[in-house]
Amino acid sequence: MDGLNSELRISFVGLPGSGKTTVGRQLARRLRLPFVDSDQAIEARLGCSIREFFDREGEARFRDIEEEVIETLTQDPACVISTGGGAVLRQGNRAHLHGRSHVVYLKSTPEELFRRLRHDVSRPLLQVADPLARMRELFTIRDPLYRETAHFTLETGRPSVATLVNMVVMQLELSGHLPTC
Ligand SMILES: Nc1ncnc2c1ncn2[C@@H]1O[C@H](COP(=O)(O)OP(=O)(O)O)[C@@H](O)[C@H]1O
Ligand SMILES: O=C(O)C1=C[C@@H](OP(=O)(O)O)[C@@H](O)[C@H](O)C1
Ligand SMILES: [Mg+2]
Repeated sequence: MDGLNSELRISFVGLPGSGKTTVGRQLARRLRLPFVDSDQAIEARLGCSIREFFDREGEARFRDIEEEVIETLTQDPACVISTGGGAVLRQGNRAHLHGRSHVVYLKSTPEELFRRLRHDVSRPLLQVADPLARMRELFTIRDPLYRETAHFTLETGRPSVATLVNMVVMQLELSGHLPTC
């Protein structure tokens, strides 16, 4: 796609499993923009998995590093940024994401996300006796923060990844952030 604004940054926020990494990567491919996932940037910096780091150092230390990484990534030239589900917990991250990028909230029900992630062991916050109850709790706390941070929201329960990418492109065109083809 030609004629892109060199400052166009698009970020994804939402609960674990909502598709931030998957949809973000596909959108970047479609727009021929660099793709960065804040969790992958953190793992590269730490030299270990997020789950290992959580076990060793705890969540608060992880959030400090996440904040530093998001502060840097949101100053990159045009790119697509997928954040971790808890990035919106810090006010600084919410301000940087909202002020420096076009933010998409991928919204799903806790039940759908539980279904997607029930066999996944890489998300430390969900390694508990009742992951569905945990997901419901995360939804209650974070949904208002995702809404505050985002410029627009997409419901992700039914649409495929390809459809979601098309919906983001359409929204960027309608809001004047992408030239219409
Ligand atoms: N729209 C969708 N429909 C069906 N499955 C999806 C959709 N989006 C993501 N997934 C699947 O859900 C899982 C979690 O996706 P991921 O991109 O890692 O989420 P996040 O980065 O938000 O935690 C992956 O297995 C992915 O293939
Ligand atoms: O919800 C959270 O607090 C987290 C979500 C994870 O990213 P995903 O949303 O991509 O799973 C990762 O950043 C870390 O495990 C913490
Ligand atoms: Mg992810």
